[in-house]
Amino acid sequence: MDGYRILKVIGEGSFGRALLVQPEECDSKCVLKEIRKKARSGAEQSRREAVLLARMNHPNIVAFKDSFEADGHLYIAMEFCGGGDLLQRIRQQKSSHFSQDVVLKWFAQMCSGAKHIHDKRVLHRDLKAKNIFLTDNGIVKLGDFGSACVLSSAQGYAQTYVGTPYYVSPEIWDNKPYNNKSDVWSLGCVLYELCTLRHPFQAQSWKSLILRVCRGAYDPLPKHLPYELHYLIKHMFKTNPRDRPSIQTILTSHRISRLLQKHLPTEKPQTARVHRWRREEGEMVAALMGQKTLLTASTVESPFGENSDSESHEGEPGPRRRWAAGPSETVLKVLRDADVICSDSMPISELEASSEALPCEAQQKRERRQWDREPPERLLSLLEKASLDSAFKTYTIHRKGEGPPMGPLADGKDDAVDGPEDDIIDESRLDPRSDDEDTDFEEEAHFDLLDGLERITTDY
Ligand SMILES: Nc1ncnc2c1ncn2[C@@H]1O[C@H](COP(=O)(O)OP(=O)(O)OP(=O)(O)O)[C@@H](O)[C@H]1O
Repeated sequence: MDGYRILKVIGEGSFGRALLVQPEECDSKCVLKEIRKKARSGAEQSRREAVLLARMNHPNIVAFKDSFEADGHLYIAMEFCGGGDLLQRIRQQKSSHFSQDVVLKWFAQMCSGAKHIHDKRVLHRDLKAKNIFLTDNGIVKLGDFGSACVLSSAQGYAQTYVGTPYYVSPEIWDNKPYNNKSDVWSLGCVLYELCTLRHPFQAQSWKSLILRVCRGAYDPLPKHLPYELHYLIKHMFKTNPRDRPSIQTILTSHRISRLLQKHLPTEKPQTARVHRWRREEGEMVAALMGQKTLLTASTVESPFGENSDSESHEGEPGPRRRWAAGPSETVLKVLRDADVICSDSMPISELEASSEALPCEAQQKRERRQWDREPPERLLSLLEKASLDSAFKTYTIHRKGEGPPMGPLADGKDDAVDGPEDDIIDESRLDPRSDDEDTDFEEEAHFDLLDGLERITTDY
């Protein structure tokens, strides 16, 4: 590893180490992620991360420095965030809450970074406190792009969804298309954690976790927090993604915007540019990332809203599928006999600590699991055995086959939640408003999770 002096090992990920290094040609230290080339999915994810990071250029995204191969390893050099990750930071608080100003400042910066990604039609797909970093100067940076994907306006379907169960939105559990609003849900989880030092959807079993997520059932924020934060959390946790605001809306026209804007550098409206990738560039990045197919970007009318520049959208698919608010009948039906345990709202420090008490090596070395379709009858018995600690890990969820949309919790029949909009009686859409037009892009594949759950139950 010429050109870098190793200072220390910062940590160990699923596929290799993260090293703090001093580059010979530069004053500032870097993080060097070292990935064993033999770990095939690890190498693939690192490649994706390098390709995407190299094309991001934003103060709230971890800066890419270099990537290379040496001694049977892949290396990605990136900016070092000396303040550690947000999860560590939250745990350090013990029970002392962050000030409102700190929460708003960090959240504004997260949104700013996320907006940059979404403007390029990239979904991060694994936003969580552990993947968000702080610099020594207290600047927030989004990191770990190993799960991200690029959406293009060309036809095509994704094969996977990647995410961490505690932060995964209801549409993923319910096998519905996902889009920019799925990242919004995950950011809502991080915001909630910053406000309360607790996970929003805490549970003592997988069944309970999934049910809570699908119902959007969380304990309200503490009363002392401003109305705007309560209002925002309520919207970010709308179970119907259409009703969630996009990051753009949160930053510009939501009730919270005024409080966030003062924490962001001012940009004059006429110079504020949307840094979108052109279609060709998006396709090129997707190809470099090794995405087998391009993901579909589709909305009812203009998929990219009014700011869609002059990009062409030939080959767009028809109107996208629609959601009903709340958990689908299928989820509720399959879980109706489940032993739903309300958690005692365990603080993050305890919940995560119990996860860490697992055999360390096994936890670190285990490769990301892949989830495939299986008959739904297995779900309940699998969930009986699964350890909830595993819900903090990142999973790859593979799509298999074509066929009708079938949720992981489906009983073999489509529960018709995606029927015509007029058939859906959904009063919550009016409360306070639907954000359908605010969906920039989405993905239409469907995923199943049972195989992953089975692996979990056999691993522990
Ligand atoms: N740019 C960075 N600055 C500071 N610390 C970092 C940076 N990137 C990663 N780390 C830290 O290095 C450690 C290893 O990170 P890495 O991303 O390799 O794996 P991980 O996130 O722990 O696990 P996984 O492989 O499941 O994503 C973590 O503790 C993480 O907080």
